[in-house]
Amino acid sequence: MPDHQDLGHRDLQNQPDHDHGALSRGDFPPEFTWGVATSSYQIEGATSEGGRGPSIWDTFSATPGRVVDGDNGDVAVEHYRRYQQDADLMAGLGVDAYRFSVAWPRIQPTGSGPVNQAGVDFYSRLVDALLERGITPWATLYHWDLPQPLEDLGGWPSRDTAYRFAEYAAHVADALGDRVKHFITLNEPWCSAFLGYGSGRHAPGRSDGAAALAAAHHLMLGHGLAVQALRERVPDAQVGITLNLYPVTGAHDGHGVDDAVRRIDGLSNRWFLDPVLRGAYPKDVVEDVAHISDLAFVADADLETINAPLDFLGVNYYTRHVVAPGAFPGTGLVEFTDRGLPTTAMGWEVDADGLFDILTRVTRDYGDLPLVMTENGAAFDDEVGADGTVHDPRRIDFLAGHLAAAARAVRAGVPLRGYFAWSLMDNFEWAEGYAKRFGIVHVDFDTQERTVKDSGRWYAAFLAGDRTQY
Ligand SMILES: N=[N+]=NCCCCNC(=O)[C@@H]1[C@H]2[C@H](O)[C@@H](O)[C@H](O)[C@@H](CO)[C@@H]12
Repeated sequence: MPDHQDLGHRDLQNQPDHDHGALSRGDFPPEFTWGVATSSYQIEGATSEGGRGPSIWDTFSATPGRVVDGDNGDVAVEHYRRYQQDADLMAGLGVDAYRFSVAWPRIQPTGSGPVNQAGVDFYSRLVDALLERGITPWATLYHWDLPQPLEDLGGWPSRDTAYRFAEYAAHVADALGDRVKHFITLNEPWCSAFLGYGSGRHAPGRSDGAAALAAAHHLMLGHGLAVQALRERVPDAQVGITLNLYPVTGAHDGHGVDDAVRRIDGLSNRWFLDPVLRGAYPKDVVEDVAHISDLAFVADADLETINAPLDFLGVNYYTRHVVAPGAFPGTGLVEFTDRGLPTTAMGWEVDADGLFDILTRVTRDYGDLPLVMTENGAAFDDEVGADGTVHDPRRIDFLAGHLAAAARAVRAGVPLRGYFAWSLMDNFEWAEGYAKRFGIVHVDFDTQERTVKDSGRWYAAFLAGDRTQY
């Protein structure tokens, strides 16, 4: 297992393995926050309305071959105009909170300069619609839709983008901070940096390892600067960042597996956890990437800025990484393998114990910072039946199993404070387009009709206090 210095945190009691039984909301602390999550580009549509400027995802999805079926977010699920209806859906589910993201290109169409009042007005109306229904708004400032003009000026590999992000955060704080008291600066900087600038699988579609490392740094620098901007303007706000984290396990116990685990745990988890929560890059991973970049972009005070005190860490959990040394020992190449477990429509193995493992690991290694599950969910190929219902038993099993793992983590001493199901409704699933459905509410993408799936009814019953089997 990766060698972490033990920061002497609470001894997390060992818990029995995945036990099956009954689960209810009562297995969590009474003040626990229950919600659903979405993001702007995935649901809003209206990409040319209300003064919105183009984002890198508008450009990327318009590039042939980048997104399945040539799908894009131009229409999405029309949340920009259907937000009242969708707020009613959330109220019907009985959620306490709604995690959405603010589209930077709606607030500043070119990524800098004066705000676009129509964009501010939309999110103000959305926040009021939530508050009217007793739903607490949680706002993510950046969920991947960078204004295209900033990409044209260098994008996240450029330090200036971090400064533009802090200015944008200040505008959002000024506009919504009187009613929004929960902010997430970034969603999954790992994806923004390594999929956007490393593999090119996500917008802006660049494949340049050194640029990806610079992007990761400037995303985290922007996070730290945005925390300062939020604290200055909304002193009573709860501020965090969301990281997609993975437990990493060796495929076997043969030669070289431990180093494969260390490498992937380093690049997937510690490359972001350590700067944000400890104020330093992990030394072993700095060595691993030295052949790609000397990190010359890191300025003296950066890590102190990045290590801004937080009120919570958002954790997105979907699956575990299982790794083995690559075919060429000594090259550092790593193979990702699977164990033949059931998989979701994304091909991700269903592994609820991985949620327990990653939550307890973060608390054990990084201390008692409150954690919030800002995303957890599964894609399955759902269909509306002749009777108008959507039976999605595998998604119910997924959610129940992961909530049971979350309850185990709470019993083990993890300071878990909330859970947001991904996602409220089927939406634009990035490079997969509309082919992958994560919603607990089904959307007919032709008619925009919303149909609460069995999993949505199950979640509503769970939130109402019903006990459920898992
Ligand atoms: N190569 N490769 N990729 C493997 C890693 C991809 C990880 N993707 C996520 O975590 C995204 C997160 C996102 O916030 C949300 O906007 C997405 O809809 C969900 C579902 O996909 C998850």
